[in-house]
Amino acid sequence: MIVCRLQDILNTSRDVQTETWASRRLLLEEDGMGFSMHETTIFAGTQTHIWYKNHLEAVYCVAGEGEVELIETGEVFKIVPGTLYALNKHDNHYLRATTADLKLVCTFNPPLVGTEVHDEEGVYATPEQMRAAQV
Ligand SMILES: CC(=O)NCC[C@H](N)C(=O)O
Repeated sequence: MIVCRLQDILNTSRDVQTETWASRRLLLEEDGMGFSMHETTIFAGTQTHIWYKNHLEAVYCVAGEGEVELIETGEVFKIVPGTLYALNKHDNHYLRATTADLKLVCTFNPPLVGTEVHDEEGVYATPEQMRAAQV
């Protein structure tokens, strides 16, 4: 069995920080679960462009307030505690935290390999690309 406590991965390679979010990667590909699971904070007052062309992601909000805007349709969905959204169509979107930091639990299929961050299009590299870069 795997037991991972948030405090054990803070300030390690599983604690990935950008200007608009911090992602604590509780489960990664190497853990063998077939998905990765992260505790993610989106900083209040920020907007992040995201387009996971190579992954499916489900996101469950546990605290804060924000919104997702689908770029193709302009639809906007409010995100509050108790909301789940699943990017089942690799949806190109903006994620905004409005009045308070958004606290999210995120799962990815295929699992993230390690230190993925968004490229200029909002995309994470494929697991194969990540593994090749680590060699
Ligand atoms: C909800 C979302 O996609 N936020 C960006 C960070 C990402 N979820 C991650 O934890 O790697």
